[in-house]
Amino acid sequence: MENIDCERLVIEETEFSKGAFSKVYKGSYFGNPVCVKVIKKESIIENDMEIFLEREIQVLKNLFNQPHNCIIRFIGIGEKDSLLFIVTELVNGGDLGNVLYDRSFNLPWKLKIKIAKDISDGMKYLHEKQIMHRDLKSSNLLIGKNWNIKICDFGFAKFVNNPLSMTICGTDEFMSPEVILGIQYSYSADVYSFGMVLIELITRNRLEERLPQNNFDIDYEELQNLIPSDCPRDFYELALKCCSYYPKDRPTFNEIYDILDKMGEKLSTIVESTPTTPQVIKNPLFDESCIDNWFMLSLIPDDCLENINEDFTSINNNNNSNNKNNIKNNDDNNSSNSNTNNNDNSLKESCENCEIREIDESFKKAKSNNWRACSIS
Ligand SMILES: Nc1ncnc2c1ncn2[C@@H]1O[C@H](COP(=O)(O)OP(=O)(O)OP(=O)(O)O)[C@@H](O)[C@H]1O
Repeated sequence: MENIDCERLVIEETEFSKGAFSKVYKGSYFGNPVCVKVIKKESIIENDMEIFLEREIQVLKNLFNQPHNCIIRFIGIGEKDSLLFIVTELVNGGDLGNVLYDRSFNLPWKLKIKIAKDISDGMKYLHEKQIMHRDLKSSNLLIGKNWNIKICDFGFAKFVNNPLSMTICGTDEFMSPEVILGIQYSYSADVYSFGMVLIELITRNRLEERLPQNNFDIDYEELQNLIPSDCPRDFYELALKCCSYYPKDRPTFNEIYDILDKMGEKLSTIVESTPTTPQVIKNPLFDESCIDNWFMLSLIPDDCLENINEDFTSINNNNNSNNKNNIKNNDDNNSSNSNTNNNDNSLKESCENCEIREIDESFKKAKSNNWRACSIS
């Protein structure tokens, strides 16, 4: 399954975040800053999570050829001994959940509407590609440069072919009533979760748990009390519409995007100072210009998913080797950077999705192994 060249992947020793089955590290790949989600294969097998990991990879791979500015960019997957690596672009600003509860950030309405528009833009794109996210929440929305929102975590995402067969998944607080109740659901369940994100964005508060005696509907009185008096009325109404109890009453992401676009235009003449984008993940190893102009070499063989099940079975027989030994540490990073930067043997290469880019020797090697390779601008 390996398609990231692990020799060119360097990760920091300490993770900056943790998921239920993963640790998330800052790293570099061919000298460019990346985020590396490291997953122990054993933990996936023990917890019957193979299907979700497979889907996450499948969805990311599907998005690879046509990346979207509001969706995390996939770089590739790799494997070393008992570990799997999912490598994506590194987004520095932390997640939206953190920013919303950090009162030192003054978030003007214009910015909140821009954030909402970015999320709807990414979700519109996913739905167009028949992908449901199924776990949309503020902690899965990362903040990039200039407050550009990037949707991440495709662990529960699924290509929609039969809504009837959908399982219950997601995060309670953001889940639509029909998902909680185990009723048939479809794309509009993502719209409900988006509505819950909007409520969080507007109120900078969490609603009390929704209760079975209220059919898991929102407590509108509670919500009313949390809405700031200066909230643009159409913004609040949009949030309510997205959280409509019945899926048929919810707008699509196409409609939501258009509404937010108009709202943004209406506010365009208002002068509000936008706070500086948060920098939660510091990048001492890379200067800012590196991130401005970065490009990645993403190496994904066409058959990268074919052997996934075999891999999972064979790992059961593997020895549990020491993870840290398999991962290069930061000391190597500088040399890796300079190797890439000082490489005079670059060549020009292009593919149908990319601009022409300067590519180094390692790329040539990868190409000669028949990997489909493409640079992401
Ligand atoms: N590309 C990235 N850049 C920066 N931070 C990231 C990136 N990807 C993930 N993170 C951080 O790591 C956290 C966990 O990542 P992710 O949600 O993908 O893992 P997970 O194992 O599915 O987690 P969970 O169990 O919370 O769903 C995110 O909430 C985010 O803070």
